[in-house]
Amino acid sequence: MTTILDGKKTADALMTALTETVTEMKARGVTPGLAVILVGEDPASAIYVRNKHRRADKIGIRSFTIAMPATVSEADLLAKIAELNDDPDVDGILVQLPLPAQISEAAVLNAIAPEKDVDGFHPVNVGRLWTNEPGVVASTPFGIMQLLKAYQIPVAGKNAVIVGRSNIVGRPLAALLLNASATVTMTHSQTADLAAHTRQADLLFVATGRPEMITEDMVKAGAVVVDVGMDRNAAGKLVGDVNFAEVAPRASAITPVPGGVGPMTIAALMMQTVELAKRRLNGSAK
Ligand SMILES: Nc1nc2c(c(=O)[nH]1)N[C@@H](CN(C=O)c1ccc(C(=O)N[C@@H](CCC(=O)O)C(=O)O)cc1)CN2
Repeated sequence: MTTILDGKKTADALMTALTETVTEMKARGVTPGLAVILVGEDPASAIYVRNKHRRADKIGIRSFTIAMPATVSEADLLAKIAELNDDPDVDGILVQLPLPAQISEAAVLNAIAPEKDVDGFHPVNVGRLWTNEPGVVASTPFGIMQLLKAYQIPVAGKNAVIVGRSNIVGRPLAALLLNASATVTMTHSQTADLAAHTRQADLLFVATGRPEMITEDMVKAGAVVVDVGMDRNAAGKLVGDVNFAEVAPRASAITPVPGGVGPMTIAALMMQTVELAKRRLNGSAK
């Protein structure tokens, strides 16, 4: 029987535990603070940001959005980040991606103070991750690791294959899996004979943005399949990068879309906001 890796249920359980932690922190005078910068009117980004605030409200994190027009200059955006870097009530800062074309994503992400970089995209935190030092990790890969842990899925010694090499998912996930002693293969759009690689996977992670591209013949029997995709198919239905109907019966465990990795991304963000705020309790914040 295939196990459905239920991200919504797992996220809810993690957030219940986190609520207790936040309550204790507040009693000691520290309310975790999360600042989200939303540039432009991308409808999907607006929904993700709203869901982040809903989750934060529910567990007692103080969160707020700074909405900026799509025409904002890079200089104005950087000035806002500098202000938040200096705000002692803000523990975590994130800039919702994607950004409009006139703004350099690298310049913006590098401007966030590494100790407030709750998305883990700053080069200092990326470096810490790849050298297996403590630091903040990108929310989606961190959430995936939490999901595997919740379902007690072993990682050490397993063949992990990642399809997709983005900075948000594929690359940080590779580092986390390596740090957890998996044997990691990264594949991408230029990989020759992709299926030859995916068929070797004990753990298969797919983050390509190509609807239902992973089919039954590309998956080893009994593999654990984690689908990071969120796409619309020709009929307008929300689907992942994995053809769920075909692949699920062949897998030992699989994430659904929606309700798999997505809710874990937001849970991971909350967990890391609280971790950053703990530094304030210990007196080590900037
Ligand atoms: N600064 C960042 N920008 C972006 C990130 C990120 O981690 N940091 N990730 C994505 C968007 N994202 C969070 O920001 C995100 C996307 C989707 C979900 C989610 O819960 N999806 C639901 C389905 C939602 C729907 O019905 O449309 C699910 O999978 O169940 C959460 C977070 C890009 N930008």
